[in-house]
Amino acid sequence: MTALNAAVREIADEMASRPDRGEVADYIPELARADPGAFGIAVIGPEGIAAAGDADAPFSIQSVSKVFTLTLALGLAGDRLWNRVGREPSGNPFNSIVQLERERGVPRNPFINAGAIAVTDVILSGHQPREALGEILRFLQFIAEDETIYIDDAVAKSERRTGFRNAALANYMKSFGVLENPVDFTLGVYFHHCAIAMSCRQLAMAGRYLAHSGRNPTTGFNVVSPERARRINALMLTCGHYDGSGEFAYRVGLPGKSGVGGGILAIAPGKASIAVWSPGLDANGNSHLGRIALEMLAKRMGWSIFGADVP
Ligand SMILES: NC(=O)CC[C@H](N)C(=O)O
Repeated sequence: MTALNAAVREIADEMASRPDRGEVADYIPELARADPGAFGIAVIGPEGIAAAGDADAPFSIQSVSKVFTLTLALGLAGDRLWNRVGREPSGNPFNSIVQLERERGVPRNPFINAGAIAVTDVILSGHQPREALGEILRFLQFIAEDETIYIDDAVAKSERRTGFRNAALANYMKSFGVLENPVDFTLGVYFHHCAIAMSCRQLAMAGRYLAHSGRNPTTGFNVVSPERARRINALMLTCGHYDGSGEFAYRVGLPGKSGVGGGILAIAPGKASIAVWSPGLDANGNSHLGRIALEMLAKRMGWSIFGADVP
């Protein structure tokens, strides 16, 4: 067994037995059905894939989808995207509205809800909502090399019924001219891409281009340029965990993006694409055990981008 396999197995065993599991999100009612006892991990490293626990169980990727919509929007709009959304950490909860007023409807970064809604609006322009959503889903299926990835309609409907804050954020941005499309259309696509269901194994597969300078390491196909991959990683490090981003960088030391479904995609540049999932969240809405598992893994493998422990 490789060192990576051993680490992944031990981490999964420890996570399965820990009593502290965080709180499952319930503001989207359908997410409250998740089992707080679940834990999965999949790591695609230099020697192949190491997976353990519930690594093959699909979960709602929620805000992890924002990494992929950002990638698509940058492909469509290039640097013009940065006229519609900033690149600074927010220091506020993911669905905060106060900052938007101060900054005249231009969201701080593409990973808070307002920023991701603006990014979705860029992808939607020139398309019907159904086509735009198809583009996003097919992109994920392509980079993960898995056509079984799907949108969980029950989750999308549940969020549409209860997404009053996101509707407020979108309407507010619309009033400043930051959104081009009808608010309902943009929100519809946003709710549906948040409702994409993937397993840890599929998510780690999808993240490979970020670990390998924009390239799929098996096919050699370029998904984005090395510069773009670097920049997406920079945004994940500084903004990927909302107002828990500093703590995540401090403890884990890897670019990462979390979602309220309890998933985290983390990237060890040049080394590995990692997905963890445990539905219980901490106070910032990030997976409680997911973060702890990544901290253990990065330490054991010496993967922090800030350097390894000296043995
Ligand atoms: N942090 C998250 O994963 C939030 C995503 C969720 N769909 C929302 O808009 O509230």
